[in-house]
Amino acid sequence: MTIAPHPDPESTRPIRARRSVLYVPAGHQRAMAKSRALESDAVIFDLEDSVAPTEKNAAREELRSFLAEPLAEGRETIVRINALSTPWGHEDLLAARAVRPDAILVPKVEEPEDISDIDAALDETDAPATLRLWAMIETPRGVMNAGHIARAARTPGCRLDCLVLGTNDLVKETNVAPTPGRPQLTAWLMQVLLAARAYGLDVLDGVFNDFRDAESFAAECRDGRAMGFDGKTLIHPSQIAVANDVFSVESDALREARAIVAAFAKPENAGVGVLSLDGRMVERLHAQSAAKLIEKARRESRTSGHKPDDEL
Ligand SMILES: CC(C)(COP(=O)(O)OP(=O)(O)OC[C@H]1O[C@@H](n2cnc3c(N)ncnc32)[C@H](O)[C@@H]1OP(=O)(O)O)[C@@H](O)C(=O)NCCC(=O)NCCSC(=O)C[C@H](O)C(=O)O
Ligand SMILES: [Mg+2]
Repeated sequence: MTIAPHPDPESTRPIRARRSVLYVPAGHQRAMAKSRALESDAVIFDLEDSVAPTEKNAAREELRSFLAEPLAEGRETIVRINALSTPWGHEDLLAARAVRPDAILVPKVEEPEDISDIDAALDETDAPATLRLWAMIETPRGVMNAGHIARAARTPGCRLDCLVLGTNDLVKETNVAPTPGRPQLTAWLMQVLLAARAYGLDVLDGVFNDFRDAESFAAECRDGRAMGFDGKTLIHPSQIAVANDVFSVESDALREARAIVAAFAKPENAGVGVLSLDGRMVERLHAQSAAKLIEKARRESRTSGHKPDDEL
């Protein structure tokens, strides 16, 4: 019997490795060129906060010409646009659509309509259904409405696929102190995580600005992993290897997942809902999570060559 890898049977969202997701300012030619050879699972080409207002037009053109040659197969390409309410939003959306990314990242999402408006605008351009939307949650209203925003993913045709924390904007908007361990932010991060999980979305932790402080960065990655994030958004190439390491499927977990799937696949267990494996109770819900984990590990090995065990 086959085990469906996704916990939500209605979902058609593919399982992805999103351990390391690097922002690259569109228009920064050297950084864009460098991004091709890096081992981040995904790259977000940014037209928003890392591009000065006077440079927006030039950045769009740079992006168009750079992505005429796509990134290597298996690495997700995302374009972050300016909000539709800004003078650049609509042009950004058209430019993003034209470069055929895997997803468009919408900043400062505060209401489900911020997503449905973009969906409608994309439909008008006959954008394919495979083009996904990622939503940045980075304002007080965004956090408070995270559940409503994530729920939009249940609307037929909605492209929403992933929530992304914007901790810099959140700190700015709330005035909390960005201290190590993020005690003041943790409740909000977990609220967004819960919203994503409630509707089967991926969710990524915010950036760590002090890119020369490798030790504190690794600690924040471990915290994010323990909180349940799928990966971390990054600002510098030096952060990729650590994020890949911390957010990878662990060998022990992979072995256990394989054992669970194999146990339920035995003919004698075809009609069984619960069984005993090495002295532990396992149910079919564990088998679904296990199948998802196995697929995730397979994806991880495609982008970074990191193999959680020899059998991949
Ligand atoms: C932070 C930086 C401005 C630092 O740049 P720099 O001082 O040039 O770094 P290095 O000299 O150490 O760079 C070494 C080489 O690496 C390349 N590089 C640097 N950053 C990147 C990158 N992100 N992607 C690809 N390549 C990169 C440099 O070009 C050097 O190579 P070479 O030129 O060949 O010598 C810079 O790292 C940077 O701009 N980072 C990204 C900033 C960004 O995109 N910010 C916006 C997103 S963060 C955010 O807004 C999150 C959210 O919205 C929130 O609210 O929290
Ligand atoms: Mg931001």
